[in-house]
Amino acid sequence: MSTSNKQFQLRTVSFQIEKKPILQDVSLTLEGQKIYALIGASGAGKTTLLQLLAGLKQPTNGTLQFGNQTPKEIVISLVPQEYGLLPWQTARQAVLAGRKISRQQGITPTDQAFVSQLFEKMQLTAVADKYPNQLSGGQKQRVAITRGLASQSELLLMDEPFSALDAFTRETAQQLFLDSWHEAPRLTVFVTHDIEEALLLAHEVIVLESNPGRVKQIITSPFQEKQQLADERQSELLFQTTRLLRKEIEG
Ligand SMILES: Nc1ncnc2c1ncn2[C@@H]1O[C@H](COP(=O)(O)OP(=O)(O)OP(=O)(O)O)[C@@H](O)[C@H]1O
Repeated sequence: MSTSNKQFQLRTVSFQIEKKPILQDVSLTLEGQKIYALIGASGAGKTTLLQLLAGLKQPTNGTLQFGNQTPKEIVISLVPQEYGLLPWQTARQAVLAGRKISRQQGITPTDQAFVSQLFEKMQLTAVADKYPNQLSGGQKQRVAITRGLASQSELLLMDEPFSALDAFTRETAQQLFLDSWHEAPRLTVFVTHDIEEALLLAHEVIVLESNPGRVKQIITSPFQEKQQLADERQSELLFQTTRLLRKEIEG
């Protein structure tokens, strides 16, 4: 896949619903090979901003450009909050469809093997041929994450991707996400309510304030290498930075 250095430029982006400002004057430069976390109070506009990046919503004012293209012109992988699984696709079909959408050619045996490996790592092999109504919430979320990881788009967007997972599964899925990301770095933006998750997974944490949603601050995570999370989870540095960021969000 292409490892793009294109920037995503947002210039004074505002979004209103029935004249109510939801986002106001959001200007951001997102680097092509970084992971960004969007964090902020409930209702601050995180999902709305993700949908603008995905081209699912149009700004009331301002512009969004990825390289010289608009969001609607690029292939994007979106892991939505409600998982976005189609009732007539099995887990495996959904993930293979996600992989195929970003490719010129069809699915090859190598793709099949790659996807089977991902299912194994995500502990989904036993449910690979099941339909969404046969899966638990956590399993659906893991299928949605797996589809995002298997896709080869230039841009990966995820809305609270790990929120429905129990602690152990979440840690496995987070590490798998980082491992996949390192194999093929691409611009990734995810929404989270979890400050530790934001610091551990993202290079930059974008803090949104509410009413209307604006960028309050962008904080560079002290964890830039992001290889093995297990040690960093226990670190004093994580404890301290989490405290600081919490004050920033609440203050
Ligand atoms: N269809 C809609 N009609 C009216 N208001 C809406 C609509 N969709 C979103 N909003 C409002 O826009 C604001 C931002 O919503 P959004 O879902 O983007 O916030 P969020 O930060 O993702 O919240 P959460 O953390 O609770 O998921 C909220 O005040 C919400 O009530």
